[in-house]
Amino acid sequence: MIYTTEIPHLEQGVRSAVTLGKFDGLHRGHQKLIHCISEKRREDCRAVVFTFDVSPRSYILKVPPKFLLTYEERRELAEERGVDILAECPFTEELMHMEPEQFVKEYLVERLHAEYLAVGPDFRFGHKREGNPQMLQKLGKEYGFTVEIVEKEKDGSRDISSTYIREELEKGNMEKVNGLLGYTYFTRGEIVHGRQLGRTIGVPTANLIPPEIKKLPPNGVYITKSLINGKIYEGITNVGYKPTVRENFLGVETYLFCCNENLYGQEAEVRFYQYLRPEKKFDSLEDLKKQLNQDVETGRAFFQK
Ligand SMILES: Cc1cc2nc3c(=O)[nH]c(=O)nc-3n(C[C@H](O)[C@H](O)[C@H](O)COP(=O)(O)O)c2cc1C
Ligand SMILES: Nc1ncnc2c1ncn2[C@@H]1O[C@H](COP(=O)(O)OP(=O)(O)OP(=O)(O)O)[C@@H](O)[C@H]1O
Repeated sequence: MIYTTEIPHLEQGVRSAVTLGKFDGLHRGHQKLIHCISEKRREDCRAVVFTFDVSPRSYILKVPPKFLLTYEERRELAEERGVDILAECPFTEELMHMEPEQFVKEYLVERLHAEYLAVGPDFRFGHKREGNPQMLQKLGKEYGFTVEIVEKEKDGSRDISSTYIREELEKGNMEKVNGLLGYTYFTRGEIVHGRQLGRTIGVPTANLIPPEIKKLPPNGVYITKSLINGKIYEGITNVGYKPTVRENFLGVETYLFCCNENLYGQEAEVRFYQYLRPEKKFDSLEDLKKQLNQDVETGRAFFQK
């Protein structure tokens, strides 16, 4: 897959099937659109996801951005789903103020040689969000591309959207989040040294510091699986600041049920299955240990089901 932060310019004779939007999370609705464009792939037709990097704008607004997928994760998932080109274009003033027709002509027609577009019915683009799917269909007749308006993938009566998933993630409702995404929510990072107190209470842990940009579920304890070095380990994970020992950074710390290997320096992917309880400040490490033993039992029972 080609990944670019510029508007791609395809060579003469090569066409494209394009989908457009923010695509945070690559949820089931996004996957439906990606399926539509990947079905159009040919020797001379590329499947293109055209998305925007909104971080410059977020920085202007001084809101530190948090996403369901980091840019690297999104690239990987897009590639797995058959995308040929992922264009992450900075959401600049120019792009924000571009008239819809100019966007279609200059970007989709002259640079991407689009022959097919797949968009949801609520897709909006261009200056004041005036561009919509019907306008795309009209312009398609003029410029020689077809537009498929793809029906929304739903959860009951509600459309699946990144906003909906963020709301559920903020509640720690991992079963719902995973159902809407079509994969298990995860975060990744390198396993680093903690204070190594865990082993003194019989609970050695793998600590990782999640990427700044990654949106995490609420601080608390979760049933998880960790992918490390190609192997899957069941376990329980604490997300937070460990108030009992007062850590000063947000960590993702996992007790792996069946693992006594040295994992420092390895990359781990922690997948969240179920929320168990909020993070608590205990009066002593002994009290924490009692609670952890209960959490381990609940976690093991979950996987035995
Ligand atoms: C599953 C799990 C649940 C935890 N729950 C809490 C908690 O509720 N409160 C807390 O202060 N620390 C909690 N911790 C963090 C412990 O305080 C931490 O593992 C221990 O102090 C060892 O830290 P270290 O790896 O930095 O040595 C939890 C850790 C794990 C793995
Ligand atoms: N549930 C869905 N089913 C089908 N297409 C969808 C669905 N959700 C979004 N799309 C389409 O996917 C493209 C990218 O969507 P985008 O990421 O901008 O929307 P979103 O997931 O609704 O995000 P947000 O909640 O931030 O508005 C758009 O064309 C949009 O219409």
